[in-house]
Amino acid sequence: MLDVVDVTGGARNFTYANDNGGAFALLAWLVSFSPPLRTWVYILSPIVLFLCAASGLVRIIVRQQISPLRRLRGPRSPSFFTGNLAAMHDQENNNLIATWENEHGPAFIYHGLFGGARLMITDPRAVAHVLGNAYEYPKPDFVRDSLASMAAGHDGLLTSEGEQHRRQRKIISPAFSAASIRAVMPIFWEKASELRDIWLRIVDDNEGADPLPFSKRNDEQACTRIDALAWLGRATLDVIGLAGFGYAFNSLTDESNELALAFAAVFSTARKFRVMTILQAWFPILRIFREENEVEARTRAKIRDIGLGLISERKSAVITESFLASSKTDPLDIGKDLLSVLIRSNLATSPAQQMSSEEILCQISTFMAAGHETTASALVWILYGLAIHRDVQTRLRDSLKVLLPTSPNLNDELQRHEYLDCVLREGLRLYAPVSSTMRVCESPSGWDEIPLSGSVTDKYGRVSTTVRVRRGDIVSIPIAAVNRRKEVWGDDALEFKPERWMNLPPSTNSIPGLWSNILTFLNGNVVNGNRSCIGYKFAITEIKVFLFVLLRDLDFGIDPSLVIERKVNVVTRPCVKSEPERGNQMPLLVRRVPDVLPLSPPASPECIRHEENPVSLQPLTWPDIHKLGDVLTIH
Ligand code: HEM
Repeated sequence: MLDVVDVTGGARNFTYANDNGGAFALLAWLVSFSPPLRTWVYILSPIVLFLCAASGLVRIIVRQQISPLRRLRGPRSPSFFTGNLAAMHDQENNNLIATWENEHGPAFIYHGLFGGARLMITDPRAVAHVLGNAYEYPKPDFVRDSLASMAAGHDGLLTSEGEQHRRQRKIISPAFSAASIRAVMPIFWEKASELRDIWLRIVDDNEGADPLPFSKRNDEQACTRIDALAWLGRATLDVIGLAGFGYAFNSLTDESNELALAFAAVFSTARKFRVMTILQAWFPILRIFREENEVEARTRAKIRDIGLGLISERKSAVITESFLASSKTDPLDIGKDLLSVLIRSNLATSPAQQMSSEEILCQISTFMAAGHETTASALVWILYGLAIHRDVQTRLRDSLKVLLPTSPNLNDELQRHEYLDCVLREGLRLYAPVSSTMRVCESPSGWDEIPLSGSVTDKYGRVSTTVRVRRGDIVSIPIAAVNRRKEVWGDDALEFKPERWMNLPPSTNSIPGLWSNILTFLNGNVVNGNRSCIGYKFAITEIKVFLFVLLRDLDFGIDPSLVIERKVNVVTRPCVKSEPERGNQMPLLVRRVPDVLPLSPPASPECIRHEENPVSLQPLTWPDIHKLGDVLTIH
């Protein structure tokens, strides 16, 4: 999905397998098992490397000279070798893209390896054009390789392209319909409540956490430092395991859960700027020298094992059920949950409906990874926004407290809750979990003219309303920077202000986002390729339930002396600047919500939104939770 390697020059590792990588995989295997061959490889590799580097260099320089992109303006390249990649390494924390956009306009170039120019677009129409023609602008192969190595495999929805992607998307979509999400709602409630209870216990016992004196928080009640990131990662993994595949990771209760730890490790390594990784992106042959990342390999193997088990178990269930239901017109028409949808496609006979076993295994790992890390990141950043804007947190909690947990319409009320919706949109706007993505022009005609909503002035002073790209040109889409454009959101675009969603200016309609006019879930076009997030409704519903459950009983703050930085490794995760040794973390200060007024029922939906008096509610109980699942509707 993402600028895993190249936008920032960060270092993701690669697997041996890649699009043209069967040979590399074989060579790597031989090298590891055959000492004589290894000697030859060591002797010949400098020569091969030299030839590759020379031909690659010539290729890049020639491309650069004939690329129409060279006319565009952009930041000065400080290094012929690595261009602007080193400067972009910390872009999430220094607003670099916005600075460049201010200087050069909404379509400009930056430089990569050996001066190669890449296009960066923040212009809404240009972004819509590239994303709306997804099959003419696929992900570059090094991005797909990188994603595949992290868990997704090469044949999953995230990494497939063209007709394979179109077929997979069509088959999988029913698993993300409103009805399907409604069916898994009880799992959201169950896991949110489990997490809340764990945090309440930690707060009460101060167990395993650093209790902070009230002086730190300047308030009367001591609170407990909890790494919200780690816990939310576990909770969302449990959710996708159960909701997608009926698989219980139980990672909230089992702290040593192997897969939870492996996922956390895969995504925890922040991108590092490594020249070798950049070279590997351009010269696939160099990937045979990559040291296999042990954690990634273990994660892949573990998910594969789980996937194989799930497939065989569900296949026999589906076959039995089909047999019993053989009177139906379509005997495989059973179950709309993700795993059933996948298994059905594996058993289908029509090529348009069919997915191979390898594809299904890749989908399982894709959804396990894509379905939990992103949501955990979104939740953790929203909680952070609420921790530093305590007025917003109080307002949200007060407005949520008037929702009755026993109400048969609680799910509807929650999804419709105006202020919760504003907080969610603002959180996802300001803290987009996936901060950028990358595409490459593969237009069949060999070039394309990308339209702009405004115009750009090139190096020679010529004004144009389009940007011409050639086949092979790389286009970067900085999702987070697009979401924070001052042209759209005003001077306070970088601030967390949920209220802005209450009176939206009409100009926001011009943002080409799939959801809520922001680019957080990307957008797409069913005809020419839809690469938008297939799980966005799932994520939104899950986040709302978690916020509701957590905020009713827990109060979140943060030590103001800590500087929280963003670290990107596919998703954007927080890290404490002064505690790099602790890796990614979000140390929130948590305490029980102090007792407030007794419960009183809301008079009407309007009252729910404008209730002034906060009321206290009892924690949700299991019977309530189960009832909720039956009455949910998605908006
Ligand atoms: C707040 C949470 C989430 C965010 C911000 C998010 C964001 C994104 C983005 C930006 C993409 C496009 C990546 C690219 O093409 O470069 C994407 C794709 C995808 N997402 Fe999400 N996602 C979230 C939650 C989920 C969930 C819960 C699931 C599944 C249960 C999911 C499954 C996927 C899949 C399978 C794709 C690939 C779609 C395709 O290419 O057709 N995502 N997501």
